[in-house]
Amino acid sequence: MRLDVVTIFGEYLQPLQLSLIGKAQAQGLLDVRVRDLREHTHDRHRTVDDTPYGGGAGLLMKPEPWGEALDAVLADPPEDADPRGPVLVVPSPVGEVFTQRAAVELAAEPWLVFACGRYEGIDARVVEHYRTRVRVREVSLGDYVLNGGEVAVLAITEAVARLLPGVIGNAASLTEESHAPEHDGLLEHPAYTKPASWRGLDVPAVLAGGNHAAVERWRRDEALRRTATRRPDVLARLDPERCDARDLAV
Ligand SMILES: N#Cc1c(-c2ccc3ccn(Cc4cccnc4)c3c2)n[nH]c1N
Repeated sequence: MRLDVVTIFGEYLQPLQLSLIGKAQAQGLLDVRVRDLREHTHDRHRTVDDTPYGGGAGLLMKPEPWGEALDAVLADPPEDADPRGPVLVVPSPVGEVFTQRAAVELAAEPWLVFACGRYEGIDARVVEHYRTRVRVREVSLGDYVLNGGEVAVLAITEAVARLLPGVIGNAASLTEESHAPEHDGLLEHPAYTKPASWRGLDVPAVLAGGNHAAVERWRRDEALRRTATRRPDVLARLDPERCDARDLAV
């Protein structure tokens, strides 16, 4: 997978050189290219922002540098690019909330381009223009306000890259995680390791009993219980077709 990131704060993306994502790049599973938006300015001050039409607090990012930068990215596609081009992912407080389902969808793409805004965001014409050329997804990490898109790119890149074959050593674990489609999107059950007793707290006996059917039942019950108390919105999306009578009794 090729990832292009356009930003004025390239150093924010340094963590992508670490750990599993860094290893995936070394293995050739991921090709991350960070482009400095300021390379696409032509004034002495390398200006990327200006005041908003109609007034209002703060500054907006000018469309011209974005147009030049994104055109340069699109002019250099990877060999395995989709005929429709990349998905342009634009982190934004007004975007669709990013979910595991979106991570799975993006992980199926050979090429993602991220546009990291700063200030009060990017001139709206940039997204409008590129919607006519590529698939655009404006995404939000959640209902709180960050100072820019770089943190979202780190989160989205990690969520997507870990789904790529070969990035996570034990791919089977991906299907047992919270929000995994194979897990009906439920939150994960509580997990325990040795010792069997710690500070007076014991591991649930069923988990050490060797009865795998009982363990699976306990785990499903705990996942349903956790989801019902912490994320009733997720439980509401549970497909009744995938529930048995015991599920509904929890
Ligand atoms: N993803 C995501 C986000 C962002 C986010 C993403 C990109 C930018 C570019 C600028 N700002 C600051 C800003 C401040 C106020 C109004 N509009 C924009 C961004 C915030 N905030 N919260 C999220 N979940």
